[in-house]
Amino acid sequence: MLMPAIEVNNLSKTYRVYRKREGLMASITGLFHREYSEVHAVEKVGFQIEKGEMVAFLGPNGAGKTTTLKLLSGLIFPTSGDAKVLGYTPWERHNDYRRRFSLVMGQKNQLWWDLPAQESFRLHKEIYRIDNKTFDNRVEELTELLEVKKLVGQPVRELSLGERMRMELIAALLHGPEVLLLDEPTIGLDVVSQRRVQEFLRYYQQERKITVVLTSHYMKDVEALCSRAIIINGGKVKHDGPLVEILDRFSKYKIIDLLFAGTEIPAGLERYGTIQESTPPRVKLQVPRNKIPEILTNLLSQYTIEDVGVQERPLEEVIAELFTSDRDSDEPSVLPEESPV
Ligand SMILES: Nc1ncnc2c1ncn2[C@@H]1O[C@H](COP(=O)(O)OP(=O)(O)OP(=O)(O)O)[C@@H](O)[C@H]1O
Repeated sequence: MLMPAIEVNNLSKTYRVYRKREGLMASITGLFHREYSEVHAVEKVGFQIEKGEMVAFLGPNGAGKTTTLKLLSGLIFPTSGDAKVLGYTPWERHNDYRRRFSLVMGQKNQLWWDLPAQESFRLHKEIYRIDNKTFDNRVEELTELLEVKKLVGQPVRELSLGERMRMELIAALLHGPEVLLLDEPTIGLDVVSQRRVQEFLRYYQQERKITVVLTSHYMKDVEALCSRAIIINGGKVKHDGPLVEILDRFSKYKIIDLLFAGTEIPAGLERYGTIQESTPPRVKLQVPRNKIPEILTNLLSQYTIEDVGVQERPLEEVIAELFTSDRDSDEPSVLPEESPV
């Protein structure tokens, strides 16, 4: 039987944080009687990721994404539960495991700031004991694909954020990891660099069939790269499935795109839904998805319509709405408003 690349069962991480009390007396008392509170960063999380899958790990700020990736990298120990990546328990920090995965954190640098990237690459070569030929081939291929060949000799601090991120990716891939954990790899990048990183990741993943877990607040990354998403909120998995299912399950609305005959938009369309965009004679109406047949029948019988289309709302909006939901509730807090038809 095939083993999943990543298998997580009932994984929890609780941080104990010191609660500082207000006022001088309280501070003095606090020196002797420290009060702690617990943060359940990850709570009984479970999922499986097959080899060669590229999965988005989504959630609002503080949901537990980075903590999960740190656990899977063996950087921290869990409070309870179990995880296996390529058959290894990450926090046992097996040397063989270290050579088979990589973690890239968009907010942290691995490269030496004052040295050219190629020096950091050489350091990785030694750490991971990559042979000369493999190393040269990989540097050549990756710098070519990411279009940074001319920049490898320049001190990293002189590079733009986008160039630096591309160098970070190269460093992370030099040892040919089978599992790649990406924490916000496009954070802060301009649109062009974001797209370049996305295109590279898509190409590289398809070529090598590596397993990728990606966290990103940028839905364009997710749509471009992943077909499955695990949504985590308040340390718990709230949804796990195809991206399209998220739209289905969590979006209570769809968009009707209408092109009216003539040059005008008829008055009173608000009674069917919310006008999202109006460029006469075209209008986009956001309507409750369960009322679409009814609304369409009404519109078509009342007006002369040249063209009509029904679209899903942008994933970005649906996820944002979902993230505003209460930490412990299973449903998004935004419920569809009743709109008279
Ligand atoms: N070292 C730590 N000590 C105490 N609490 C922590 C620590 N690391 C994380 N936390 C807390 O655990 C929770 C989950 O944090 P985590 O960084 O995993 O979230 P995240 O989903 O990655 O968020 P973001 O999208 O903002 O990066 C948060 O409430 C955070 O404050």
